[in-house]
Amino acid sequence: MTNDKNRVIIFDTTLRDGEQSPGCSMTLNEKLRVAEALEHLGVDVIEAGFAIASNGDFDAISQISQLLKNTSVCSLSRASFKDIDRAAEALKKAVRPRIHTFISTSPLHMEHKLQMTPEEVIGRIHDSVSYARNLCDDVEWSCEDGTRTEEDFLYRSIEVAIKAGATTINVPDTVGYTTPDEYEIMMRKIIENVPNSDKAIFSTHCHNDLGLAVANSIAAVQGGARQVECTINGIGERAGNAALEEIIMAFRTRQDALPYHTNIVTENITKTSRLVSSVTGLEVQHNKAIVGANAFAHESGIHQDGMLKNAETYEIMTPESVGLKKSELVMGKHSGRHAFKEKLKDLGYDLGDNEFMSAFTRFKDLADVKKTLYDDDIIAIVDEDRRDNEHMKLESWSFICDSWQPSSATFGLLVDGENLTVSSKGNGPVDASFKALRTLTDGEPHLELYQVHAVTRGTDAQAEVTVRLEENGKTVNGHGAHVDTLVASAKAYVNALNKLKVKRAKTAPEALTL
Ligand SMILES: CC(=O)SCCNC(=O)CCNC(=O)[C@H](O)C(C)(C)COP(=O)(O)OP(=O)(O)OC[C@H]1O[C@@H](n2cnc3c(N)ncnc32)[C@H](O)[C@@H]1OP(=O)(O)O
Ligand SMILES: CC(C)C(=O)C(=O)O
Ligand SMILES: [Mg+2]
Repeated sequence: MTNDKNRVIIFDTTLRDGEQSPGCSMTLNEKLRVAEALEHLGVDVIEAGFAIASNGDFDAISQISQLLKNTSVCSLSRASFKDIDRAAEALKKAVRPRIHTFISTSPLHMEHKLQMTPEEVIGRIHDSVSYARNLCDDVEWSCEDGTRTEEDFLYRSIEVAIKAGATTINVPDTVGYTTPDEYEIMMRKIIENVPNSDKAIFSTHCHNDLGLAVANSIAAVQGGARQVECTINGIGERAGNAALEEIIMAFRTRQDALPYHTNIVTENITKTSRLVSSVTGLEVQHNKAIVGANAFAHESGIHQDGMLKNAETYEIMTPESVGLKKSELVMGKHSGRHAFKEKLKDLGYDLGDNEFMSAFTRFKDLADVKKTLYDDDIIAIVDEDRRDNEHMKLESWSFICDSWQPSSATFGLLVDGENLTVSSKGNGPVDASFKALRTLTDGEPHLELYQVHAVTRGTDAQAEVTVRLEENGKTVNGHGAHVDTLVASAKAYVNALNKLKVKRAKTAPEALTL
């Protein structure tokens, strides 16, 4: 497939080993969409399924074979003639068909699972590989549980497979048992010791039981493997397979240490990952490398400040390189002034120093009680802050609302620089609040509208309250926002009273009474 000594073939098994993740079965149509996306991503080989497993798998392999123009399409098969026949039949229309046949070589698997002697297994390797090779020029053979196989027997098995016509030799770490050093040495020694090893491409297939799948795959490449088997988002049996996107971005980002290259169009990684996640229903964990929601998101002030000055301070690859538009500066309790200022700029605000500091203080206070701060939360903070530069300002509050006594509300206010306390009972805490606050005015405001809505999502969302007051034909709308709906309601009422005072003053300055 390639003569370049550092070119690594990417064999994607999302549709076969990936689909072996519990609950990840895909429909025919979904498999076709994923196969097309994988071709656009630039993978070299797509393992489309296990033809003998079911009629559905057979149809998927067969239709993917017809659909794809460039990519090799592969079917898995046991070391059995009927499996291989079924695989060959499914791949009939593929431009580049590959039959992948496997058998276990570890003592544990041979004795307990296959219940075959090592000699019987050797005979099966020869028979299955040569049978497959008669049907297809491109034959891959895997020694299942290769990393727990005795060294001499492993070499002998591989020698037999190559002699029988295997063009790719895959040495799977089926149960995710090996370590990077061990696997690299194993790969190197196989290539050095097996006769005719230059006639085949060596391949790695790692599982993630110890979280080492990607590290092991890269180590195997350093040991001489030139095919990597992997899946999108690392899905696969048990803890999954090596994640394609992590291996590829390690190669791209660390060319100095890992001078390997592939055909992958990295800019297509994010959309392929999202497609696989949506068709399998398997959500990608937020802190997953490369494709997790937080992979290019920064919340801490020091990091955000660094990012704003030079993104390379905290990002070793660009979001664009994996197909994302830009990094995200997430506003939260760890954010600092630089990021807050940038966020305000994005939202169209240009605040003076005092106004900025006041909004920042409020933002920090809100972030202490609310997990996620959305843009609307920040807009509400600034608007709220602007409202507070008013003649009457709510400073403190207390509500009683239980089943043993009438509800009551008490407020501390600053009215033109003077501290005042007002209090009232009522039919529920909102009614008590409005009655208490109404004592601050000599006028007769009439409540026309009381409306509450959540600014953002979640039970800790800020409530935004609108209060409409009418007095002598003059109507004002007051607004208030707070994580506590009762406080937001009181703020809205005070804001409406402030506006009413301005309106009264405009028409009859002498009658200004509050
Ligand atoms: C490490 C891996 O990922 S291997 C791939 C695993 N994937 C799958 O198993 C998914 C698809 N599998 C299936 O649909 C089914 O298991 C089938 C169609 C392959 C076989 O189904 P069944 O005939 O009902 O057999 P079952 O799955 O119960 O048992 C597996 C049989 O295959 C044998 N077997 C397992 N691996 C191999 C092999 N590589 N070569 C030959 N025989 C094998 C087992 O010893 C067992 O044989 P037995 O029936 O003589 O005891
Ligand atoms: C069939 C083989 C390649 C496999 O998936 C494994 O050993 O993990
Ligand atoms: Mg596997």
